[in-house]
Amino acid sequence: MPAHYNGDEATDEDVAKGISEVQGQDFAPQEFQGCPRQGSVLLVGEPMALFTAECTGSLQDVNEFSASIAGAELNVVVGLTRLGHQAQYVAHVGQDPFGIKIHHFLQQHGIDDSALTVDPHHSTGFMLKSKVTKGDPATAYWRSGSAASAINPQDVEGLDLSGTAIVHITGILPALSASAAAATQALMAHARREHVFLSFDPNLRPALWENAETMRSTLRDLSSQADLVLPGIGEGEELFSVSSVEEIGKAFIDNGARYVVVKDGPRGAYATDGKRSVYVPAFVVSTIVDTVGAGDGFAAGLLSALLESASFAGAMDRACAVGAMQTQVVSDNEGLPTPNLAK
Ligand SMILES: O=C(O)C(=O)C[C@H](O)[C@H](O)COP(=O)(O)O
Repeated sequence: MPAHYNGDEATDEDVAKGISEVQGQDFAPQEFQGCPRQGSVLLVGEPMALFTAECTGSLQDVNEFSASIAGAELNVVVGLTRLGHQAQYVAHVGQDPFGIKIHHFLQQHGIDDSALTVDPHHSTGFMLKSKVTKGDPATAYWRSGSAASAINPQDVEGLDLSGTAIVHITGILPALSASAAAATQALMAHARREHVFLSFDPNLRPALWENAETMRSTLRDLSSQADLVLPGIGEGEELFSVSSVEEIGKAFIDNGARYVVVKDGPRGAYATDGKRSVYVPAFVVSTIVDTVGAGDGFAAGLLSALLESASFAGAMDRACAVGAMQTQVVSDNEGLPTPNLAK
């Protein structure tokens, strides 16, 4: 049975429903046509230490874990950097070994660390991830009151966006704390004032929200302010109670977004601007090692290709490829490719 980039095993029915070729009317966002690589991508978020189980079983039963670095926005920064793009990363870490490890990670990956704030009063967050042979691993977070949860509007209001082509925000930042939620709104307002393209990945993390309705209403509001929204099919269902890619695309467009790219599980990805739409099939891989990080890889692949003036079909093709490659490793970001591999 084939496995797909997002880790689900595809049933024969999925394969029959899926397509093998690009379908629909391809289109491109006019912002990036004719002037490739005209700026960097700015991300703000929480970097964490990640402890991945060495063997299968419940997190409470596993005794051995291996340490690495994670964080949705950081994964996208790593992906963009590997693909030859410039990414600005704004984050807070604690004055502790995890914070030092994250700092070293940025340096080793050639990522600008000038906007990394070391907070002596709060600790760096961390997470555990289980090992599975099938499906999505379990995760558990220790990030309440973390250094990154102290991110606030002052961290973003004064940012110089003159060299920024895209601000990419995820739905995780506003879930961290009230000040981080205010920072998310402030960053969106700043990007809009400066006419910077705003990309938003809803990245639902129910465990971090007070309740499901606050999560849904906040993420619908943030999605309405973005130029481009990148929901997974399950996220679209959760936010708008509709289930097909077409209905999800329409719901986000009606809500205010200009472009929507829906990640359609084991089948592929779909883009629409409300008038045109195009569907690209996913890549099939023989074995999935770990699904976590595939969505962030998808975002890095998509944004890098759009910055190089790709159409949505071309950008989603690269995005699916990068997501597929990231499923081939245990780490959340070590599978992210360099340009030669991504072609
Ligand atoms: O920052 C968080 O909240 C995390 O959970 C860190 C995870 O490494 C990524 O966010 C993976 O997310 P996907 O690429 O959607 O699988």
